[in-house]
Amino acid sequence: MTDPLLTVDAVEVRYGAALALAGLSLTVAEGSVLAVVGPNGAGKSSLARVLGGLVRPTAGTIRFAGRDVTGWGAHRARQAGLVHLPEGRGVFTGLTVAENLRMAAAIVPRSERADAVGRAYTLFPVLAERRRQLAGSLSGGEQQMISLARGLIVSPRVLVADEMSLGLAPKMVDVVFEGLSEARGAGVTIVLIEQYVHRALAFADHCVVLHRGAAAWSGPVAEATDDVLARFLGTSAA
Ligand SMILES: Nc1ncnc2c1ncn2[C@@H]1O[C@H](COP(=O)(O)OP(=O)(O)OP(=O)(O)O)[C@@H](O)[C@H]1O
Repeated sequence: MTDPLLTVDAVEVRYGAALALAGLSLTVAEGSVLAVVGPNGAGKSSLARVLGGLVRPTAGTIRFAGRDVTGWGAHRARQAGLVHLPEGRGVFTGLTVAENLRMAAAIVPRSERADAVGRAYTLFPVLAERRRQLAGSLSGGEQQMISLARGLIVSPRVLVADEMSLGLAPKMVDVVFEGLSEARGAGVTIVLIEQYVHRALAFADHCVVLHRGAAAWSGPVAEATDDVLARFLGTSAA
C-alpha cells in the first residue's frame, strides 16, 4: 500500500485554555476527497487552519508528501502544494479580480503565471467578465469563485476547503462544487469541510466526524449511513 499523501498524527491545537483539537489522527490518500463533518465547535476549522499552517499545533505531527510539515507557516505550506481556502474567502476586497488572481500567481514561476491565470478565467468565465471590478463589489458566490481560483492557480496537491458554500445561494453552491470537481479531476486531493453534510458525502470518498476535537467516527462514505450521522451529528444533519 502506498503511503498517504497527508497524515495527521495525534495533533492538538489550543487557543489559550480552549482545546480545539484533542489529539486528532487521520490520513488522506492521494487523489481522494475527505469530508470533515461535525457539530459547531467540533474543531473543523481548527483542522483546516493547522493543515494550512495558520496555527501551530501544540502537540502531534503533520506529514505531507513524505515530509514533516508540522509548524510550517502558511506561505511555506502553500508553496509546497498544501493550500488552505479559508472560511470567509480570503479575498482582497479592495483589489480587482485580476489583481487578486495575479497575487495568487506570484508564487508560480514567472513564465507560467499568465497560463495559470488564464486557466482560472476559463474555469470561471464570470471572473473573466469582471476582471477589472473590485472583488468587494462581487456577490458572495463570485467572491468564493475568486477564492477557489486563487487556490487552483498554484496547482495544489491538497486543497483544504473550509465551508466554501457558507451563505451561498444553492446555484452558487453548485458552482463551488463544479470548481472542486474540476480540481479533483485534475488529481487534487481535497479535505472538504462542509455544512451540507449530504452534499459533502456525495462528493467525498471518506468521511471523518469530529466531536470535541477528536475523530468520533471515520470510514468510507458508503458506510456513513443516516444512522451513523444521526448518532454523531443529531437528527437535523441526517
Ligand atoms: N481564536 C480562538 N480563540 C479561542 N477559542 C477558539 C478560537 N477559535 C476556535 N476556538 C474554539 O475552539 C473550538 C473549535 O473551534 P473550530 O472553529 O475549530 O470548530 P468548528 O467545528 O469549525 O466550528 P463551527 O462549525 O462552529 O465553525 C471551539 O470550542 C471554539 O470555541
